[in-house]
Amino acid sequence: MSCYKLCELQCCVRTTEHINNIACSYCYILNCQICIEGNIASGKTTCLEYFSKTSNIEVLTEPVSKWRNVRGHNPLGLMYQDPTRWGITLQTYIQLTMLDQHLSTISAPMRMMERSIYSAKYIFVENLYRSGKMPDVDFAVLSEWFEWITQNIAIPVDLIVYLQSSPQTCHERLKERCREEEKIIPLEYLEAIHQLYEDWLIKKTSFNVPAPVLVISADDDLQKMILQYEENREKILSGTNV
Ligand SMILES: Nc1ncnc2c1ncn2[C@@H]1O[C@H](COP(=O)(O)OP(=O)(O)O)[C@@H](O)[C@H]1O
Ligand SMILES: O=c1ccn([C@H]2C[C@H](O)[C@@H](COP(=O)(O)O)O2)c(=O)[nH]1
Repeated sequence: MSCYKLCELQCCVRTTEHINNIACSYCYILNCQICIEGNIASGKTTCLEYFSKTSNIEVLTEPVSKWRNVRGHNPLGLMYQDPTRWGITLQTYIQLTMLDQHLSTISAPMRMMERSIYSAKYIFVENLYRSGKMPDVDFAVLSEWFEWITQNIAIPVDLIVYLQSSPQTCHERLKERCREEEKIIPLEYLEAIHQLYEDWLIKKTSFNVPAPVLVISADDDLQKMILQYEENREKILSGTNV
C-alpha cells in the first residue's frame, strides 16, 4: 500500500498533494520508523510494551526467541558459551532477522522497533572483534555482508531513541530477568557495550549515525520512566529529537 493510500485510509485526509499523487507532510509522519536502542536489560522491551498501547503504532521487539531456537539450535546460548566459535553464527543470523524486520511490510502509520541492523554491527559485532573474541576472517566476512546490505538496500530509520543507562543498573535488571543464556554475563561485558553505545550515539566518534538521536535516561524506576515517556511522547511520535 502506498503512503498516500495509508494516509487517506487512516486519517481520511485528501490533501491537494494526494490529488496530485505526491506525498504530503502528513504522509511522511505516517511512515515513521523509530529504533529503540540501549544496553542489554536497559528497558527497551518495557518501553515498547508501554508504547504498544498507543493506537496507530506497530511495535517490533527483537526476535530473541528465534536467536534462542533456530531449527532446534540455540545460537544465543552457544555464543555466550564460546564467543570465538559461535559469535559469527549468532551475528550472521541476527543480521538476517534484523534485516527481515526492517523490510517487513509496515502495518501501522508508525513503527517502533527494538534495536536495528546498525547496532547489531556497530555494537555487538564490534565488541566481539575488539575483545579479541572474533577472528579477523569472521569479522571481515560479516563486514562485507553488512556493507553490501546497507549500500544496496534502503533501510529507513527516522529517529533513534537511546535509553541511556548505567552498566550497573543493567546488570541488576539482567540478574532480575534471569534469562538462562545471560547468567554468565559479567559487569565488564555491559561496560564494554555501554562504551560502544556512547561512542556511537553520544560522542558520534565511531560509526555513522543513521538518524537523529533522542536520549532518554533510563536508570529511573518504572513510574519515573513512564513520566519521561510521556514528556517525550510528542517528539517520539513525530519522529524528531527537537
Ligand atoms: N525502569 C525500570 N526499573 C526497574 N526494572 C525495570 C525497569 N525497566 C525494565 N525493568 C526490568 O528489567 C528487566 C529488563 O528489562 P527489559 O525491558 O527486558 O530490557 P531490554 O529489553 O532492554 O533487554 C526486566 O525484568 C524488566 O521488568
Ligand atoms: O546483535 C546482537 C543483539 C543482541 N544480542 C544479545 C544481547 C542479549 O543477550 C540478547 C537480547 O538483547 P536485549 O538487550 O535483552 O534485548 O541478545 C547479541 O548478542 N547481539
